[in-house]
Amino acid sequence: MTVSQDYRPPTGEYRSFSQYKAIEYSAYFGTEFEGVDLTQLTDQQIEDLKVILAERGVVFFRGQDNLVEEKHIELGGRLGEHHVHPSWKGPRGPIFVAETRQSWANHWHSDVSFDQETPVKYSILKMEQLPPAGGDTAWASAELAYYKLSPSLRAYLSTLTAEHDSALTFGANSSNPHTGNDFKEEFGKDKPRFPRAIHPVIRTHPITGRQAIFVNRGFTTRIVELTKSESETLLNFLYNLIDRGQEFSVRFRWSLNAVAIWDNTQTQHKAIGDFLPNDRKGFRVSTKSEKPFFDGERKAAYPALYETEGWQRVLDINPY
Ligand SMILES: O=C(O)CCC(=O)C(=O)O
Ligand SMILES: [Fe+2]
Repeated sequence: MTVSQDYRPPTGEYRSFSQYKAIEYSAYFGTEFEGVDLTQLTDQQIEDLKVILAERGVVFFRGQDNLVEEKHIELGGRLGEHHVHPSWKGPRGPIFVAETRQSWANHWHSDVSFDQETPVKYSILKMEQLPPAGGDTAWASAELAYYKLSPSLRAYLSTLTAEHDSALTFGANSSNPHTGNDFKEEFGKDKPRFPRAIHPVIRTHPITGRQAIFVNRGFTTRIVELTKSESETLLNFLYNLIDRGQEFSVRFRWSLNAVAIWDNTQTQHKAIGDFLPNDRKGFRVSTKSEKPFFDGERKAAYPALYETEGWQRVLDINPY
């Protein structure tokens, strides 16, 4: 897989989204657009959205009352080929119910990273039931996290691969919130075991050519080339890097029918489980990505925001 050669970063200028008011959630990551109706995007806006997602990681749109189930599915289909969650065999096609009374989304993760060929690329999550308080979702840039590391460690990490196993999150005690069935049974029905995959530890973004950490606490079990103890130590080091990265993470306070769209190539996210015992319910449509790959040769045509002097100064005051 080669990366796209015609990439031009929006660097704050949001192409066909420039007509909308943009609220930056942090300097380097996460943007909310006001006044967009996601059912009315032009083909140009769909293409630009992919580039904006490559650059900003996650984008938010409030008040998407028009994005009813069928439009939600249609929007997914415009961004890519639908990815159907392997545990999901229900009647709602590619809609995945992301209801988080359970603990399955409470660890940082990249969606369905345990899929060997086509993990999730874009996820479109719409929140349709809110708790009276709490229930935010957090996103972090696994790309900015990567660029906090020393060049030596980056180079070493790029030689490694890791195993991702759905059993880690969907194992013994997790039940599918929609069907109430045990995930283990659902995965087990026609599969010999929970799905798992081996992917490069550092993943290249096909649009920007930039690198990101592609191991996550939710699904990654081990680094293949290392001993158990080395693997645990290095994985924990990387998980803690993501955990402590307030300078490259954002937190979204949901409102009814708000929508978040994110690019799972270079971001991770987690539900913040502070709203129990109340309910919260969201629906997610996702698309398939390319098979994760590492390409160390590609240099981005234009510097990203984090390659600027500003990001260097952010690094100086946020060492890891
Ligand atoms: O419920 C949330 O806040 C996040 C759920 C989630 O991880 C997902 O929809 O992919
Ligand atoms: Fe998720």
